[in-house]
Amino acid sequence: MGSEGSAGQHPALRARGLTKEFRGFRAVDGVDLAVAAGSVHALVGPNGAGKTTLFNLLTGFLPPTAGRIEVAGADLTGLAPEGFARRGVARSFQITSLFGQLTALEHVALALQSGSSLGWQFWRSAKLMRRYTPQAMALLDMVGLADLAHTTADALAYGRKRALELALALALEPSVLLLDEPTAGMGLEDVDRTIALIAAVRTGRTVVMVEHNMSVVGALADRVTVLQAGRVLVEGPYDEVRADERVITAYLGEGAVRAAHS
Ligand SMILES: Nc1ncnc2c1ncn2[C@@H]1O[C@H](COP(=O)(O)OP(=O)(O)OP(=O)(O)O)[C@@H](O)[C@H]1O
Repeated sequence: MGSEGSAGQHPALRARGLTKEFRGFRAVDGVDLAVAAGSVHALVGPNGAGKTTLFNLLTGFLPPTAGRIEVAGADLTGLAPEGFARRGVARSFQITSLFGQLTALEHVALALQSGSSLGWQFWRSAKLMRRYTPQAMALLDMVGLADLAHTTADALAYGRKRALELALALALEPSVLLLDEPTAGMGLEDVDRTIALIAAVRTGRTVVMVEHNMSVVGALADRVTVLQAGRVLVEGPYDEVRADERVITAYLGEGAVRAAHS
């Protein structure tokens, strides 16, 4: 991280003309995005708009066909996910990346010792656990999993697994945290809990989230970028975006206009 002064001059995360083609099809088409440091920025849009592809570009999981990605002013274009993680950009991982037989505590300890959720050293030792247990417990406490520290990932309910994913991302101490549909598939209670959790962990960091649930976006996002057919349709504060005719029309196709009006 740069000093407060130098980082403050730049958006925490910036895309310039970001483009991804799959065999000539532009899933992301010249996207410009500036995420202010300390903000929560939501990426929304109808199915197939390019949200997941953009998310993968912004975390180094896909190389762009064209364009640039900057983190606090540094050009990271072309780096692998590890390079993004080293510059303080982390994403929450999906449940598929959890190891069923490891406890929640072991997961977080491993993430802490690896410095990255990628390329985990696949071993457990008493020494490792002793060294990282206090920090891991603090993270589990933060995401509401302290009581389930010794429960294996397999035995955690869906919402608790998603909380564990978030703890793994937080173990990397990211300055920019990217969340891929953090409330997808959750019941109301877990959605409320996740909103509170994100509101807590945003302190001192920048959050970018892909989210379909407009009430979650409304509760958390300072700014919203609406994508359609790989391009930015509208960008602005939530209240402006939700009332924008172009956005309502973009959602009409999939019958989600009620979400825009509710
Ligand atoms: N690996 C790929 N190869 C070819 N086409 C792809 C690939 N990944 C995505 N696409 C296409 O790019 C477009 C954007 O997909 P993407 O998954 O980014 O959209 P999305 O906004 O995340 O959609 P959803 O809300 O349904 O998850 C879609 O038309 C999709 O079929």
